[in-house]
Amino acid sequence: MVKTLYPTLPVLLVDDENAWLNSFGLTLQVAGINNIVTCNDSRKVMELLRAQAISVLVLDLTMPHLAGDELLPQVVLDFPEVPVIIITGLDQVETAVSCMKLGAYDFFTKVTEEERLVTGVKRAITFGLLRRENSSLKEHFLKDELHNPDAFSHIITHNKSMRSIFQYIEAIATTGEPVLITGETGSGKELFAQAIHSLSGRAGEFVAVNIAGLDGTMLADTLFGHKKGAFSGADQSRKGLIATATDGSLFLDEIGDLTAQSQVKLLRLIQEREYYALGSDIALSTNVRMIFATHQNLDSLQESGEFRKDLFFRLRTHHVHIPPLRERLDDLPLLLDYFLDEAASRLNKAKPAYPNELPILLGTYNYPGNVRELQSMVFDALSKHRSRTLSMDVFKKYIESRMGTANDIEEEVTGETVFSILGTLPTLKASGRLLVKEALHRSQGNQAIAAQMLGITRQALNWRLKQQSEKD
Ligand SMILES: Nc1ncnc2c1ncn2[C@@H]1O[C@H](COP(=O)(O)OP(=O)(O)OP(=O)(O)O)[C@@H](O)[C@H]1O
Repeated sequence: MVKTLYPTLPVLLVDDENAWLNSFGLTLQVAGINNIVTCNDSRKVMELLRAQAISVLVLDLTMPHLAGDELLPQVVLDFPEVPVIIITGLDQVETAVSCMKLGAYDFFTKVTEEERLVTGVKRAITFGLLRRENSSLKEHFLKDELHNPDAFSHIITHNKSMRSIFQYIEAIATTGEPVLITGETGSGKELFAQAIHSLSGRAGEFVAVNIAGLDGTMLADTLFGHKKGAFSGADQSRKGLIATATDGSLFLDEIGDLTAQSQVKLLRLIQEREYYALGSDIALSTNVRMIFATHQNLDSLQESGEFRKDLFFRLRTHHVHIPPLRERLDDLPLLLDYFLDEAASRLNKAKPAYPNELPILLGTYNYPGNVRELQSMVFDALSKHRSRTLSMDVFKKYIESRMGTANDIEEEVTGETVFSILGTLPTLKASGRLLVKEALHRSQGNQAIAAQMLGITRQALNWRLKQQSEKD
């Protein structure tokens, strides 16, 4: 299997001392940075940069023929997206400062502790990624096109915000950085995670884990695996899902449910790319791409202290929020058609025609279960369907029953009603007019559906509308 390289674009180390190139290259490899190119002749750097895209350039100041501070202005001019780290001698700090003014990203002295130097390189990799993403996003938005539309073929949509998310995902998919996907239940988070994996070009598997209900030990065992004898019943060593997802992507769903202890372990995994199997004190390293999802509001969880701030900010670097179905009702006709096809083939039935009003009726519902709920509504309707045209009755009954439940729950749980926010109550007449207006708005002017929402006959609605227009 092809070994996944990190970062996707190599780090270029330039120094005339081969010993330093080798030893620092090794240190970076141990820290999980295994995509490295070295060069011991500074005169060849521009040629190298032209031949190959680079994530970070680490440049020694003191070199024969062409010193680092002479080379820097050329690099900054021709390759502004590449962050440059300058390595100096102790007595060259002033030159290093002037390099910063010329556009270097950072500088370190050669005697700096290696750990700090590695952290500096990691920071520069992230910075370079963001810079590239930024320009790639700009290009995408200006052109409004996708390079790999096939990766999104399972996500049925023509909604504008969803297309923007596709573009964002295309820009970040190959970076290997963690991605956080938020959105209500059933909105399609797992489908997006799969799209990220398929765009990343990773050779390994896509492994999905729902961590809701797993306590700290079960989660650690699932992800990290265990050593033989780690706990009673552990007769054999077992590798965890992180190992299964090597060179691929690990999708962790419901991360809002993580215990405090598991949050610490996860942060370490993201930052250090390291973990320990249960019962073992040998650190294992991983190159897995992590994708996280939650339907919960992580913002409020971190404000209330239930979710670690550092983990929250680390995860938010690449954040995708999937809008709920009720905010993209323009997708309903497309989704209805798609799920009818899907249900027809699963039920081995012919795909029926449906009344033109059906998408309008469906648009009057608020879909707390999002696309998954629509999918099962359509499946249910088709399994009960007998004639040539799909009947609207099953959908009407479903929506009526759910809307009723939603109102009851609202009162039971909060003790509040929709009128609670009003200081003064409107008159019955005024509220009647408003209700009719809202129902017609929601039903896109379809009186039969509006009447049904209001619980009156179509004739009664017609009569009210006539009365109103005579008074206006
Ligand atoms: N845009 C879409 N096009 C086609 N199918 C979709 C779309 N969005 C969701 N689905 C379908 O709806 C169902 C739920 O999707 P998915 O599991 O990705 O949602 P989720 O947000 O991960 O849900 P949960 O939070 O409950 O885990 C799946 O069967 C999926 O195929």
